[in-house]
Amino acid sequence: MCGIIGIVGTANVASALYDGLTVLQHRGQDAAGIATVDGAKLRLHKRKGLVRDVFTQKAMEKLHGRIGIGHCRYPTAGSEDVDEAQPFYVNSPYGIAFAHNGNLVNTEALRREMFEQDRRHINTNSDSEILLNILAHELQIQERMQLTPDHIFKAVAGVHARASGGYACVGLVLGYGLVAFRDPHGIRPLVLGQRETPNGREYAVASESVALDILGFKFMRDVEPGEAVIISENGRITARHCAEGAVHAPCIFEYVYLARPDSMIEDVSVYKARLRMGEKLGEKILREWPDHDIDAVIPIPDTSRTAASTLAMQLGVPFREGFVKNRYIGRTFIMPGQGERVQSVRRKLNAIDLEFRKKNVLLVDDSIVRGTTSRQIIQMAREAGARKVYVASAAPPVRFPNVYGIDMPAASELIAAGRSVDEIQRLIGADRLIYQDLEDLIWAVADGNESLKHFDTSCFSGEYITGVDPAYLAQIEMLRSDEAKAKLRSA
Ligand SMILES: O=P(O)(O)OC[C@H]1O[C@H](OP(=O)(O)OP(=O)(O)O)[C@H](O)[C@@H]1O
Ligand SMILES: NC(=O)CC[C@H](N)C(=O)O
Ligand SMILES: [Mg+2]
Repeated sequence: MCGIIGIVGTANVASALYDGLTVLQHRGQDAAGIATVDGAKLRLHKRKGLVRDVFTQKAMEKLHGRIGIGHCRYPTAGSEDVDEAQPFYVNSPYGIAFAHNGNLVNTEALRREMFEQDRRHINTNSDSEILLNILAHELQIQERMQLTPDHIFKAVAGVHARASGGYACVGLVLGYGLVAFRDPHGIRPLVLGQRETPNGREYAVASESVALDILGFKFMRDVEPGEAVIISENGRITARHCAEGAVHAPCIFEYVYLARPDSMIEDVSVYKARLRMGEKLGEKILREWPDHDIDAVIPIPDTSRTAASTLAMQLGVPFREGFVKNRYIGRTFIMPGQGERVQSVRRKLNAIDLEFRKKNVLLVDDSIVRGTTSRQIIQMAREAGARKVYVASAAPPVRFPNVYGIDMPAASELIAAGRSVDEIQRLIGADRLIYQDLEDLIWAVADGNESLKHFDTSCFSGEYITGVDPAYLAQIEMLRSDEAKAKLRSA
């Protein structure tokens, strides 16, 4: 996942984009960028690093313009190089800057097609550069001097017809304005907001509603699956569905881990969905283990805290903080290499020994992916004197790669792939391991919005809503495993 944001304002927008990106930082810690339109010029600054480090005072001063987009990246395709940081830019037609959250599953076919049919050279291994070039091509073939919303909608429909995968996107078309769109299944999130200023109304789109909140934009609605929203330079907003008939299937992992708890996605509070996950998990434990001997429920900070609180309540067992997180270290799971992830768990979390001594503790995590966190945390709990260490996961076992914007491409790296719960329990060294059932997870989210009937649950179920070629899965396993990425980095 990455974070994206776009604003059509009445005054310079760079500092609002910057602030928005800082609250989307949890979606991507690898690189960040902002593009603004300054008259007829595009201003672009992007670098590797956290938002606060990428945008120096000097860089910010150059980002003039009252229309702009921003991106923070967590790579799922190509390399971690600065060349693949976003926004991307193409100079023809019109000049377009573009930011993408998600991942395409037909990248290689598109890359060939782009070159052979459309005579477009793609200069990086990024799927986002391909997506931008499709949009550019679909605008180009309409051969219009004067763009209208119709032309842009038609171009987005052309993107939907060719690209397969998850994509929430925001683009700047120079001389025209901003366009935001989501893939036909609405896999990745995107919301729309507005705010009134003395100079008139301003619009913003962002991956999560928390970005609108902190900027003082009023949440209007989610951009709908397959829909494109266009906001012209002079603030006229138009929207249209550019893909008909696709099943709406938002990514359920957003609710489990990716999104901030204070965000609303598809009218569902992420926080409340996590509370319900804890409740359901508690019910399961009481059902399957009525005579449990748990003395305390302890969350593995940060994301699992919400679910752990209701789980403890359900069990009637005290909720205790047993690990303290160093707030200056980022999220472990979205770090690019396994070495960094392992080190980071120990540096990030420290046990409060007294909370463990001679107790049977239930450690709760939102999800267990590679098992990096749970393995170490269980050991730390034992070192702190716990008698029994049980583990519960608010999500079901992650057994299949994610191909829509979460970097878990190699089944071989997932601790639950091809393993039973007993085997996983042994591997992580727990005295007992309990996972949420998939139907309960779905209930926990869907209970917030009855109109949500489907979700992308592929990493739990192996069912890919867009369909996915087994050759693609084999290819990403080969190219994007930690080992492959480490080789690439040292090359
Ligand atoms: O099994 P693993 O491969 O270790 O992945 C799962 C862990 O990674 C995430 O934590 P992270 O530290 O990224 O972020 P958080 O502070 O938001 O919980 C997630 O919350 C789990 O704790
Ligand atoms: N996590 C994402 O959304 C990644 C976007 C894009 N696939 C990239 O690798 O840059
Ligand atoms: Mg965590």
